[in-house]
Amino acid sequence: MSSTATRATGIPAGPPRAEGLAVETVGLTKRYGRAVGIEDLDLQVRVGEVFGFLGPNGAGKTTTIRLLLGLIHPTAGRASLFGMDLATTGPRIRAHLGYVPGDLSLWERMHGHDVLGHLALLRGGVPERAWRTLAERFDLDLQPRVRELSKGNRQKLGLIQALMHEPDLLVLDEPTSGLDPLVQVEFHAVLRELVARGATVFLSSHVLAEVEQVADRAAIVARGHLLVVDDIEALRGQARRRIELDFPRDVPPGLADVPGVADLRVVGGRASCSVTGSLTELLRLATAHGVVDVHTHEPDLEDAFVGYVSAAPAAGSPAPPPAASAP
Ligand SMILES: Nc1ncnc2c1ncn2[C@@H]1O[C@H](COP(=O)(O)OP(=O)(O)OP(=O)(O)O)[C@@H](O)[C@H]1O
Repeated sequence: MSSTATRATGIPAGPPRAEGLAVETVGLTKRYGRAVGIEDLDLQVRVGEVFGFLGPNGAGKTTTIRLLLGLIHPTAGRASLFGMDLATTGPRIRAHLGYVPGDLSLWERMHGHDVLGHLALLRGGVPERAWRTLAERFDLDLQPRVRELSKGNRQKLGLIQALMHEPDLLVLDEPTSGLDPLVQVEFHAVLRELVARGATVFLSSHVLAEVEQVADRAAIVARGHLLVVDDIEALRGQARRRIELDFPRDVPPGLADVPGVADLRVVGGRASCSVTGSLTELLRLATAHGVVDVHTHEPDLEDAFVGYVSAAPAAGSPAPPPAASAP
């Protein structure tokens, strides 16, 4: 590490927090025999952003995370964190990472406070108040043994162990499955504080609403291939949205011919359809025919996601054209 300063946690101050890339992968590939985990992944995550990594089951999300953490080795390509190649400097970077795995396993017979106390020691002496404060914020009773905890409370323990040392890069695999909505709100607040201090968050999920709420940009992956990387707003902009138009009498002809319009349905003076891209052309035509009311439904990432994933190549096919991934 370039700096020798230490934080309140006792962990040496981490990688540079200003400019630069927190994560970079070039041609990163992992095959399990003939099965493709992830293929030729080029990804850049900037320092200080919350980056969503979205994909359906089997897309390659966990494989990518395990590669980034150095838990498995790539078949081809490379990955670096904060400009340091994982193949050569992986262990040195680990102290600056926080990781919440999708399948968290903890010491079942230990009490919550013993688990966190033990992990705090392993992390170089994180002060007790750091993990106790997080437990209070997440409303977690640390007295019971792990085996007595509900799924949601285990998940909280997982989040606390990943957050307590103020990591520079927090890697989350489906982090809020099992958390109640109030705790999710608190968790998102903690994420925002972490990012305000300059940390980076890599949030893998198939829960699109969650990524939409907290991420600045997102990648969509499916069947081992990267499909797109873009701002959340831009991804939404490429989605189809529903629109309803009310006319005083009959619906005028020609609406179905407007570029981007699909699924046109007409009932009396009401037309409803979906539109991809700009609404301008459709609204111009509608206005010319005296439209009296217009209802648009904001697209969410779900629409963009479904569109991209259904267009993804089948497993084993060549990768799609390069995705827009420049930061
Ligand atoms: N250890 C393994 N051995 C063989 N194939 C594997 C192994 N791990 C993952 N795969 C395969 O690699 C592909 C990607 O799996 P991965 O777990 O990375 O996807 P994912 O996006 O995390 O999915 P999920 O959301 O279901 O966890 C899948 O086809 C999976 O079956």
